[in-house]
Amino acid sequence: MLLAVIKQNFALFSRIYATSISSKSLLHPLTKVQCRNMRYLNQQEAISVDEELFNEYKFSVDQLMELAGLSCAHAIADAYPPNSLRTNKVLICCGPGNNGGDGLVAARHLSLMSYDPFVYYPKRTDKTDLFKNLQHQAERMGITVTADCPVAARVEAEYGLIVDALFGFSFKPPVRDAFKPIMELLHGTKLPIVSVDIPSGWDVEQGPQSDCDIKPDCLISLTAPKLCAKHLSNASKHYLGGRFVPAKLEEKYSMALPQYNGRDLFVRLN
Ligand SMILES: [K+]
Repeated sequence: MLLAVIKQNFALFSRIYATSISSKSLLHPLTKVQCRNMRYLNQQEAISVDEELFNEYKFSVDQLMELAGLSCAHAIADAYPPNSLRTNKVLICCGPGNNGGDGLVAARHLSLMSYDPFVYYPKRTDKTDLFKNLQHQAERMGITVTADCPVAARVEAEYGLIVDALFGFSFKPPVRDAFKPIMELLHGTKLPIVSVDIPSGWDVEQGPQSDCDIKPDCLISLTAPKLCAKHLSNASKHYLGGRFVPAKLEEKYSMALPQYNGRDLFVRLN
């Protein structure tokens, strides 16, 4: 009798477990999205899309930056769950433009998701309150923001992941002197690098310029991938984030973006 009850409960448990596994994989498919017609934008198209979002659709920079940075944090959590890293300490390198702003936003969201971010932000923008506020918010949430270039040996010893939010689609090579030390650190590191929108130092259309250019382990393209993403190694992970493109704008630029799943903020492309 006792044996029969145990057998019955075991069968019931197995069915519930199997159902929960399959419904989880329905909600979060691990498959990568194949998107044969997706277009990779050139630099001018990326700039024009950006201008249309602000001027025609009247989005504010803050709005889109928050969504872009949030999608980066979610894609990072998908690609590198905290327990898969040697340590949950993440070095986030932020540049002087909006790509750096995405990095500051991502730092804040990562800190809410069991990561321990540390921000290197050498050239701060005082043009608007936006960047002052992003820095203030990060610091008030206990995140260190420093202008001092981190020491390579300490980064290797203390961190698990590096986020490259130095330059995005407005970058024109070559890298100016002020950023050479951090670019050398990124080139020499053995830690995985996640690049936001463009691997910093790469030409936005032509990709890497020399053997000294960084080799990201993961790229998170925002809005739509730019041409340089075609030069990623096959081993690199590739995500698309920035789920805010109005259908008419997508159509105008023939972007043919992949379908986002349910409520997801990112799509894994490779
Ligand atoms: K970048």
